Amino acid sequence: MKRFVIGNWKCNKNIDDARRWFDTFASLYRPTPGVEVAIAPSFICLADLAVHVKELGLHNVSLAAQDISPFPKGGYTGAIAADMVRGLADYVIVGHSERRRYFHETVQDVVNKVHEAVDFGLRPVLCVEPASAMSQLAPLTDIDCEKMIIAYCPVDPLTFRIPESPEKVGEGIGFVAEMHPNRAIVYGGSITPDNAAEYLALTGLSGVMIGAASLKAESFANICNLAGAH
Ligand SMILES: O=C[C@H](O)COP(=O)(O)O
Repeated sequence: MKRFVIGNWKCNKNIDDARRWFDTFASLYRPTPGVEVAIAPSFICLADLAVHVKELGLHNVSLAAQDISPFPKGGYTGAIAADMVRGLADYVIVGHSERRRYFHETVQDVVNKVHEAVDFGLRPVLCVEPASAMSQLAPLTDIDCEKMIIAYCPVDPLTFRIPESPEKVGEGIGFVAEMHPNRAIVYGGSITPDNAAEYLALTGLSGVMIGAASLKAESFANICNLAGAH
C-alpha cells in the first residue's frame, strides 16, 4: 500500500522561512519507495518552492496547495483557480475544517473545489470531520478521481492538542471506507514524531496529515522517515 505524509503549514512561513525549511528537510529526509510526501505552503510560496524543490532534487516530494477556488478563473477577486496552480503543485487540500469553520465554506463549495481540482489535474485531499462525514462524503461518492485522498481530521485534536486514539481513528476510517471504498485515507490531528508510528501501523490507513509538527523540518523529516519504515 502506498503511504502519504502530507504537511500542512497553514498560515505560516514567508518565502525565506520556506526555503530554509526545505534546505534543512533535504539534509534529513530519506526517500523510501512507496512513500509520497506532500507539503502545503501558502500560495505566495508555491512558485518559488516549485523551483527550489526541483533544485534540491528531492525524490517523492511534491507541493500541495492549501485550498483552491470553487470557480474557474475569471472575475473572482482574490481567488486562486485550479488552472493557476497546476504546474506548481500536484495536490490540493480541500474542505479543511478551518476553511469550513472560519471561512464558512459549505459542502457544495467543497464539492465544487474538488471538481475544479480534478478538471485541472490536481489531486484532491478531501478533509472530513467525523460528526459531518456522511454529508461531506455523500456528494462525492461518484467523483471520477481514483487518486482522491480522504483526510479524516476530527476537530477536537486541533482544539485540545490531543490526538484521537488509534482505536477511534480505526473506527472512523472504517466508516469512511464504507462510503468510499478503495480510496487512500489519511489521519490528521496532533500527530508528532512521538506518536506517528502508532497511526502509521493502523490497518486501512494510508498515512498522516500533519499541521503543527510539519512546521519544524526536523520533526516532519522524522515522520517521513518513520513512514518509510512501516
Ligand atoms: O492539516 C492538518 C490538520 O489540521 C492537523 O493539524 P495538527 O497536526 O496541527 O493537529
